[in-house]
Amino acid sequence: MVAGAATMWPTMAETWTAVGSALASFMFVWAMIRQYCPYELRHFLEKHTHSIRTFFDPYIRVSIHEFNETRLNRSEAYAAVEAYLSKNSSNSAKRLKAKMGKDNKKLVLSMDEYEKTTDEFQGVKVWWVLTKAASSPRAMPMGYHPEPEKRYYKLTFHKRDREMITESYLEHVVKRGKEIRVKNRQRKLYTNDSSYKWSIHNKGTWTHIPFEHPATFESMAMEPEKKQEIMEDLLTFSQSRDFYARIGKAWKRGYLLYGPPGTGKSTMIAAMANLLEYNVYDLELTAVKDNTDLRKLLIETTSKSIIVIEDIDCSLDLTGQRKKKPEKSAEDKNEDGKNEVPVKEPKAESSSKVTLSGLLNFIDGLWSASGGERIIVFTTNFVEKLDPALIRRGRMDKHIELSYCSFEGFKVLAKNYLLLEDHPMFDSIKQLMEETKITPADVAENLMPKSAREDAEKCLSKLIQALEDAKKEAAEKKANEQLRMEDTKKDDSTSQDKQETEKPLI
Ligand SMILES: Nc1ncnc2c1ncn2[C@@H]1O[C@H](COP(=O)(O)OP(=O)(O)OP(=O)(O)O)[C@@H](O)[C@H]1O
Ligand SMILES: [Mg+2]
Repeated sequence: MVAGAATMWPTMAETWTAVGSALASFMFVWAMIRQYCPYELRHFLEKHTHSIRTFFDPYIRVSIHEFNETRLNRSEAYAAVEAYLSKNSSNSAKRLKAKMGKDNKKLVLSMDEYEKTTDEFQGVKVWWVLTKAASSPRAMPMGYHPEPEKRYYKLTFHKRDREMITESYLEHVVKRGKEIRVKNRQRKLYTNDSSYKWSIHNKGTWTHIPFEHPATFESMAMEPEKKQEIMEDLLTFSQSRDFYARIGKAWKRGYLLYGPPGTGKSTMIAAMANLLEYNVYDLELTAVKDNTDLRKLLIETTSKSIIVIEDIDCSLDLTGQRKKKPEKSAEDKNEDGKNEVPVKEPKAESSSKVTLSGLLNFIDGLWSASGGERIIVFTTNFVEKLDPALIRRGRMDKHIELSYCSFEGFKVLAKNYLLLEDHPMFDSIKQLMEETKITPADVAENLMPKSAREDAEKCLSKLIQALEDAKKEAAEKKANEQLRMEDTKKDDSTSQDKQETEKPLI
């Protein structure tokens, strides 16, 4: 019985042979179906095998393609995922590719093709792979051309985590990815001034170069408390996205930097951009044709940027004539019927018609529409010349005065330029600085060694000499002023005496 039963059961080898031949037959039948079946039947069978497979498969897959349908624009989502995974995968992925990052100094790593990595979010595990779709040759008039490769990231996760992944994880990936991209980007300095050497002559648009200004708040000559306050203000602003959204205000902040020439206004803008890692848009108003062009330029600016209008008092006629100007023709009036003030024409070919109200409208309105954060900075040497409407809080939220160099400021410069923290000559410099005014630019100029023979002591002596000269000059100026005033007083009293004597006696 037992022996008979044993002969009834197939051996292992026989089982495998049977499975193999069954599979081969199935493949053969399937190949025949694919080749000879009508399209409709084939499509029907494919659709249903796919549905059956999907029904039993517990995993969901999401593809994020590199290019959109037109293949013109690289997808923002793809770039964000790439950046996110570059941080995440560099620890787990084994094949990475490197490309040049920020300032052409650092290599940025990202996953190589067909490389897989895992990620965990709120205790849920997901799988990422960078893959590409097979390219098929495309018929073109001149023959067959291979289609460019279609790369995409594929995210795989369990279907029980669907809600969490689609609602939180993907948002987290895009947000982090964007932050990483900003950190890795080569920052740019844009200008609309076509007279710049490096700008391609193209009026009404921005041209740019890499922004590589080395200024930082650490290297700025300023009172430490004031410096700290400005840095905190900037950092708080840049981290207040939710706050601005909650109070219903556009995420922007205006800074007015004012003070005499050479006190560090332009340097501070570079330090601000470096602190926040923002781009800089240097807006030359005199090169803007009219308000429409101004609007166009400003709409083109990206978020995380500082828009700078230097020497605002020279760019626009802002001396309060907005209200005083005589009646003008209809086209010179804005929508509210207010008179417009045309810009002075400082450059020969300039025919700018940007108006104060155009500028005010843009400051108030533009950013409300575009979500990202922006800072606008005006600089001026003559704050008293500006129309109060332009610099009121809400437009220019923070007014920063940059003034003559203090002893604290000098110490920062001495440390930067001469690597000196203290020196016996510092005392006389301190005394002289209390008695006379000198700009940080002049201090910096004197502390700069002009040849290898000029050591720290020589530079400090040059500064002392410059301070003494400035003191002497100020004293002479004061004495001359006094003399002039006395002369005017004398002239006044003689002319009064003369009038007295010339009076008729009756
Ligand atoms: N506060 C400062 N700290 C460090 N360096 C300074 C400071 N102020 C001026 N300098 C030095 O002086 C140079 C000129 O300064 P900057 O161009 O910033 O002055 P500014 O206030 O913008 O002048 P202007 O009103 O003429 O535009 C800078 O290159 C910098 O080296
Ligand atoms: Mg300047």
